[in-house]
Amino acid sequence: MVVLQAERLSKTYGRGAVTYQALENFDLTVEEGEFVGVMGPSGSGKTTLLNLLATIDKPTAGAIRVGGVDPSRMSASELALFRRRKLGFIFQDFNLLDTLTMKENIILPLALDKTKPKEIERRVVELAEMLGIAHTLDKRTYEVSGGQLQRAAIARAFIHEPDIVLADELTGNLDSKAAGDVMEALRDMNERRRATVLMVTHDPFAASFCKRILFIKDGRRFAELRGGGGGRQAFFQEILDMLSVLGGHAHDVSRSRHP
Ligand SMILES: Nc1ncnc2c1ncn2[C@@H]1O[C@H](COP(=O)(O)OP(=O)(O)OP(=O)(O)O)[C@@H](O)[C@H]1O
Repeated sequence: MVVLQAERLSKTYGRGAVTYQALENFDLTVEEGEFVGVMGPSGSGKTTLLNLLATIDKPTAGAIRVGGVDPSRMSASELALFRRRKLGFIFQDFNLLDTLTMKENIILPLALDKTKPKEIERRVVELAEMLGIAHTLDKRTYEVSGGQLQRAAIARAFIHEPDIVLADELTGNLDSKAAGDVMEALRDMNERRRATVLMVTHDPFAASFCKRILFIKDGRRFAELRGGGGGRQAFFQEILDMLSVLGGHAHDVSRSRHP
């Protein structure tokens, strides 16, 4: 089943004589249960694409459908509800509230819906156990590690069972060990719960956990890689090779993590 479809998506910033086409005729289909990465040089249009898919920004041309629904036809209030129910988000800087415990942060997306307390408890315990943060649930955000914070953010992104989770550089603020823990957690969510994930990343190590990677250059699709039978180490090498073909990689690949 197709969860997300983008057709001939284009985005031009500015108007009049000063315009910049950040995305051009971009097609994308994500099936249920896929784990897709988006990579590309700095300025290639990754954030633009993510903002359009997240319905935070509107395309200049083209169409998006999430679960068969076109969000561009919605009113502002319908769109807010759509985003809250159908999408989950994971950010580079975690976006958790310091004043709340880990558990309170995780259940936040359910706070506005009428989910029964017993059901909330069931979901939070199940997710926390899967993500290895059950022992941190009553702690405040400043009492836990970055990797644990990001795993709480993953739990929060999934607790309302969205159609798709969109992640932006989720390992960007983590050391190698924590990045590995977070990516393993996300892979488990994908493999054990058939969760659908699309993540933008500069990090070839993080990308090597994906099943499919789209490479974007100058706002257009450049190439696609699929993780196959060769294992993650081989996929990591394929990603590095593709990035060197792609060129213009602003972030130093030689400094990047290794599997
Ligand atoms: N609001 C804006 N107004 C004008 N130009 C913009 C705007 N936002 C982005 N751009 C331009 O569009 C292009 C694509 O930007 P985008 O942020 O999508 O790239 P990116 O691939 O996410 O880059 P990075 O990896 O550095 O985050 C860039 O050239 C950028 O300068």
